[in-house]
Amino acid sequence: MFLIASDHGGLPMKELILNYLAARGIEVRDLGTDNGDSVDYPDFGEKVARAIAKGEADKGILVCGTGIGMSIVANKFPGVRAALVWDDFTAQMSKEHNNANIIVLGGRVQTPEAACRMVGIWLDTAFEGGRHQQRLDKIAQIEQDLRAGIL
Ligand SMILES: O=C(CO)[C@H](O)[C@H](O)[C@H](O)COP(=O)(O)O
Repeated sequence: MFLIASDHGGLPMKELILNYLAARGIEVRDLGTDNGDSVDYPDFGEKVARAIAKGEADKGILVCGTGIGMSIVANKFPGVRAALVWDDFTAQMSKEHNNANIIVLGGRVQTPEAACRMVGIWLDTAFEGGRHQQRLDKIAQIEQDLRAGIL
């Protein structure tokens, strides 16, 4: 399953991304927010990241004002690799090298055109594996150690 969520700061951009995905025939489940009222980004970042950590979804998009808050929240969850991207190159690398399962965007930072392009690049790029998998394995090991209380 493919999920998307935003706070009020990311809502206008999320709506444009939803249109972009619909035009490409890509199904995505929107977990809110759905109006412009002020909300707290952890509540929405958590929904997407938790579903991925639990294996209920395989990828997601998060949008807040800068993308920073959503990134901080999402990366608390084991198995989540949330990448805050800011141009085409970082969008490509976020998949090719980091196999990011969440792309994070700043609704008050990027233009909607650039954001949709970055989402497209992230979706269309393949993970390269090899030495990059070795690095992801090390991240997974850190998560395991932390879960076991090893600091
Ligand atoms: O950008 C953010 C911080 O990382 C958040 O996503 C919020 O969008 C932002 O902080 C909201 O600010 P507001 O003044 O409450 O609209």
